[in-house]
Amino acid sequence: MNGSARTSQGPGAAEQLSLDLPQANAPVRPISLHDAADVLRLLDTWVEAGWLQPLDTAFARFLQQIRADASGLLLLAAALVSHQLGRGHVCLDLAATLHEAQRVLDLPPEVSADSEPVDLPTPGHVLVSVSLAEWLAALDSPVVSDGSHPTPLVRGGHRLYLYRYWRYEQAVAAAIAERVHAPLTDDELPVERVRAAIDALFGAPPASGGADWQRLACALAARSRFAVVTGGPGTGKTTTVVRLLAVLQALQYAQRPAGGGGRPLRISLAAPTGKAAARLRESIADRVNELRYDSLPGGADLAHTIPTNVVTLHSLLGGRPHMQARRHHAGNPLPLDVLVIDEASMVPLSLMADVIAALPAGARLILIGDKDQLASVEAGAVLGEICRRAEQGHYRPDIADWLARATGMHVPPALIDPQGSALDQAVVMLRYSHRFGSHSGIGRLAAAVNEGRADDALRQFECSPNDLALLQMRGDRRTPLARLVVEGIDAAAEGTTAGTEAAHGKRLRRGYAHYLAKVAQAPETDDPAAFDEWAVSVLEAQRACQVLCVLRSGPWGVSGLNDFIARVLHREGLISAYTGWYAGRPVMVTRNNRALRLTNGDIGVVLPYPGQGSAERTLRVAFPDGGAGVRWFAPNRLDDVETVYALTVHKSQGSEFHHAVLVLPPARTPVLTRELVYTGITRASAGFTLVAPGSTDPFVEAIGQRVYRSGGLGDALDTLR
Ligand SMILES: Nc1ncnc2c1ncn2[C@@H]1O[C@H](COP(=O)(O)OP(=O)(O)OP(=O)(O)O)[C@@H](O)[C@H]1O
Repeated sequence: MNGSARTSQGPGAAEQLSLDLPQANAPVRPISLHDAADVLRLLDTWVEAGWLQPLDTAFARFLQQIRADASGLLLLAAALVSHQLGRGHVCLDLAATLHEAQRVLDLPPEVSADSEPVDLPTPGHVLVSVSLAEWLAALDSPVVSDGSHPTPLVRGGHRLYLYRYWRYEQAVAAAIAERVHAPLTDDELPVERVRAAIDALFGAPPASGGADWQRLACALAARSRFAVVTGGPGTGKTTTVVRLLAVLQALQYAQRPAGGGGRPLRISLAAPTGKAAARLRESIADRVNELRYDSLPGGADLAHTIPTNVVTLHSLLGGRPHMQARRHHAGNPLPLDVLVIDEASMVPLSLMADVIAALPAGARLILIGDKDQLASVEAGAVLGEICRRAEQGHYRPDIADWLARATGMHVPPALIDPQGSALDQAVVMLRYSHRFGSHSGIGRLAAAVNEGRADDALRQFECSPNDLALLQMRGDRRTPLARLVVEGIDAAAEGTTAGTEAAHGKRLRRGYAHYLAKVAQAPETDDPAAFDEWAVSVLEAQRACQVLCVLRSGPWGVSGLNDFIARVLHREGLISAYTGWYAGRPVMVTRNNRALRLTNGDIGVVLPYPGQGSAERTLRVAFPDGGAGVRWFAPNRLDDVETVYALTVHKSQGSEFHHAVLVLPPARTPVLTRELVYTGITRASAGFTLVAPGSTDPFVEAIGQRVYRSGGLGDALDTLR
């Protein structure tokens, strides 16, 4: 039985649609999509096949219980809304589903080559003769509203939402709209003061040359209560935001009442994950110290008004997510004038809605992030949707004039658009990577991938052997991969002297033998300080190389690769065991642990530690303490950790490694997209190696495959004029 749809003539195709739905030990009988019982039966077969979660059908059943007259098409839509939500989609796009069900729903889910295909009617089959008008008509029910009153489902045009998610989207769009429609006035933000502050921080504008986007970003963001600074790795997002905060504090200082008084702006810096917060914390202090404060109002005092601490959004808001138990919410707003959120691409819609609810009406919100990176695993690609038009600028002529006065720089004419929306005037894209420069292979590879130029991307591996490598393997032979993970790429340079190593600079692309060699050099004394110092050096060396992969399971997923790498390292005599707890095992925390102050994503290494009162050493896990030191934990105190020789690209977001090794699966899979490859490449700071088992076809196909995310935030924001 292949579940193909048959339609008969006459109006109302779905009404007449019949399907051969297989039932165990029962004669096949046709089903109607208008029949609730038939659809529930179909949904059950999808759950049995593992295509849907029980929760998805439970939601459809719940609707049928409260509305016995609910159409089968409504129940189908409800189950699919729930299914989509579980996959990071804020809503079900009905029109897109009818147009390309497989791509939108990933049903049946793409299976690995060795699993049995399941022979069931797919959503694509069952919806083949349903029109959008017919599906929308079936949603004409008291359980679906336009959101003006609470109902289980809300329809906005051709999108269907759970009420809660529709509210989140509306709230985020409304808060952005309010802010971008009320930019600071000339009185609040005298342009000559902005110019003076910008000149003091950036120096005089260059007489010629292209636009300095950091300078423009600083001014544009200063005039808006909502601002976004997006850009690829090393484009100076952090540098720009620190200067922006200095401008804001200088302007605040200049406005203080004569004779003193007034207070500096209350600023908080936050990031969506502990890892991202720690990374920003590491870089921000340097940027704050580098600033030239002398000619700013307030002078050196300003340095103390720019925070260097960075917290996670969850700890900023306090309490637990989704529990209605946040400490800060609309009734108890955050005591802030400015909130900066770094790595904003990782903030899901629900968290952004919580942040916005807790932000005082007059407070500024500044988002920093790379719009082209993978969006959050949870529903909502907030930054991506806000930045849909960032590339083309769309700055209005009056804003371009203001920017010329505020910065001494001109916006390139191609980016000026008299029809630009209010939101366009609040978004800036930084376009030049100071980390990679125009000669860096990593930078050029990332750009080629981002722009969908697969051939050019492949060519980069030949053009830039200093920082890029492509490891193609034939058949099942994994020997080259084994060598790579042990030795890295510049194996020959391993034996060089420190001087030569420095000459190689950051180009040295290590494997795991590098940090395991340090693991083997435990202090001979039992002095805890010596152990701390040693652990710090091990942890730093451990960050020199990281294998990234696409999938969680299977031989080319996290589990298979972790097992493979551990066995290789064991065979090489670099670790004493390949399962359980052993010295050198790198582990990642998979759940926040408040008691131990460990955050999901923290990476530590198992090391021997002096035993108490005995000469024996015991195993402990060393984690960075967020500063220059380490914290040690007994393994039995760590419940939620996993080995991290290999890490999914998703989990690596917000982290950076000296040498990133991206291992692709041998065949295409829907999660392997352009955004994922780009995110993997941009985790590398000095060297990037692509491992392609079999052929580079999956890499090429991935570059042509954009992530599909349904949500209405971008459309809602586009209507802001
Ligand atoms: N205008 C500039 N001129 C020269 N160097 C710069 C400039 N802006 C930034 N840099 C340098 O480039 C590097 C990256 O800057 P920064 O950390 O601000 O970028 P980012 O976009 O925040 O990076 P990330 O991708 O890590 O988030 C830093 O070493 C910084 O000092």
